[in-house]
Amino acid sequence: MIIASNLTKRFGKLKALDDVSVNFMKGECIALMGPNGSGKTTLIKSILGMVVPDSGFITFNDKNILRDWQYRRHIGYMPQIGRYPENMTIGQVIAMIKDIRSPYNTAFDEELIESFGLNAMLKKRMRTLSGGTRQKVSASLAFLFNTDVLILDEPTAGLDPVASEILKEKIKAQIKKGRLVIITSHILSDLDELVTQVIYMQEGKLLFHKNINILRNETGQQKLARAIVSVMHNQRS
Ligand SMILES: Nc1ncnc2c1ncn2[C@@H]1O[C@H](COP(=O)(O)OP(=O)(O)OP(=O)(O)O)[C@@H](O)[C@H]1O
Repeated sequence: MIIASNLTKRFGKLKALDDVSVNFMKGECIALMGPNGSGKTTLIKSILGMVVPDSGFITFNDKNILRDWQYRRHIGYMPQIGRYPENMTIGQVIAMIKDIRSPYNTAFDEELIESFGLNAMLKKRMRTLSGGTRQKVSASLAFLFNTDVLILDEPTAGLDPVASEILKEKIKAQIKKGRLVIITSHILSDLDELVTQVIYMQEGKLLFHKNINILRNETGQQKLARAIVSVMHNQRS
């Protein structure tokens, strides 16, 4: 569905992506992992067309994304830090994004708006929101358009435990529907019950891309955090 081939992206002397090649297939939930600054967000932004790689290319359903920007209508994106016009209300932001994404996305999924209780806060201005509520708005917008692909950058960061569970159930439901979910998180316990594939990046390079069951069998560890530690330990020794 999404294929990245030999992506390299430099910011000055720093190689944020260093010859990264990776496939993302329908029906998978992929954990994009790695230390701070390893290139995860740069890879996500390259897929979204927000960062243009210096070399390499990305195809979405076999079309090069540089020549066909309309692929973006198939993607719901939750950024690590959502930035919105601060004077607008939650209701206005939701209406604005709906307006921007129509006429392609008209069947709205408002379940998260409802379950996060945002309906009661539609008149609140963005600048007055807590970090967690802002995250709830970002999550609601990402899932609003029933897209085939969901890209979620640190989705549960800052959410309270109840909201975090609501979001995880929502992600599970998307995987059941055969959608592609790409998710970065440093809260590995959140990923344990969700992911089918693990990609690990380090210093801009893709260190490994493994099926979760293979990773668990190879390491003898059921918990993702322990399995990752085990792989990293074996790579060093
Ligand atoms: N616009 C930019 N200009 C300059 N450097 C950048 C830019 N965007 C990213 N970088 C650098 O590229 C490297 C990779 O950043 P990136 O945000 O992709 O990392 P990450 O793996 O998502 O990190 P984190 O886990 O902290 O979110 C970092 O060293 C970062 O400082």
